[in-house]
Amino acid sequence: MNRLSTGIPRLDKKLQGGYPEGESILITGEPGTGKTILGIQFLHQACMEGKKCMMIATEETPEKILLHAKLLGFDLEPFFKENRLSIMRILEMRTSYTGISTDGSQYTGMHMDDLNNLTHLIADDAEAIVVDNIGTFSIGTDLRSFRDKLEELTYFLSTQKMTALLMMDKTAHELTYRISEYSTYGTIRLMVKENPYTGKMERFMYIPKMRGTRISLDPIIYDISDEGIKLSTTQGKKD
Ligand SMILES: Nc1ncnc2c1ncn2[C@@H]1O[C@H](COP(=O)(O)OP(=O)(O)OP(=O)(O)O)[C@@H](O)[C@H]1O
Repeated sequence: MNRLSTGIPRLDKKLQGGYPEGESILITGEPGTGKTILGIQFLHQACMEGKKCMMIATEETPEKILLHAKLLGFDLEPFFKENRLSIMRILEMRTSYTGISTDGSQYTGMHMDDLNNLTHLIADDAEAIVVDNIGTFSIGTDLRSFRDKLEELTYFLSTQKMTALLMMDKTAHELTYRISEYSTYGTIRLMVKENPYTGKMERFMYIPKMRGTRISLDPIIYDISDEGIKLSTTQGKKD
């Protein structure tokens, strides 16, 4: 199985080389757990490897995403300027939307709580995609319909050989969360909780599912610093 680097060496090792190519991986976690940063590192690495990349953002402007990436040492701006990375922000999710493409043009008129419409926004030649945050599309939609549309989206991405990280925060309904875990190829959960060995609040990553990949279910401690996300060598235990 071909894989795309996560942009985080230790995580690549845990995933036998990276995210499975052409598959959709769900990244879940509370706000501030590092979902966007995980996405930035994936896209930066893919851009460095010459892949065409795309980010669809529901919460941040392209300018803020580029700024945050730069502050962490992942300069996406050259790729953005060369049109190897496009960043599209989707606004006004519940009624209609305005999507702003990298050249400044706008898309309007589609009902963006319909996940299907996302496929129309994805560039034909995109190889690495981040959707941050897919939970937004579940608002006002019944669970059955959200699941069907998510499955259609992941099927589309798979047939196009597009590797995608689909971020979902904890504001989504618990069942939406569960359904999404079933409908995607793999799941990575990010959380902050007390480490029982140290008594300190720490960042934990769990990989409960990654089809076609030998994974360990042990919690992985990670940190966010000026260099982005790094995985600890210890696994939830004291040194
Ligand atoms: N240079 C840094 N050093 C340490 N921590 C940092 C640094 N830069 C960012 N962070 C941490 O990363 C967090 C933001 O990460 P990120 O935006 O990826 O989270 P998220 O899960 O996407 O959140 P949301 O759901 O709100 O978008 C900040 O709350 C901060 O704690």
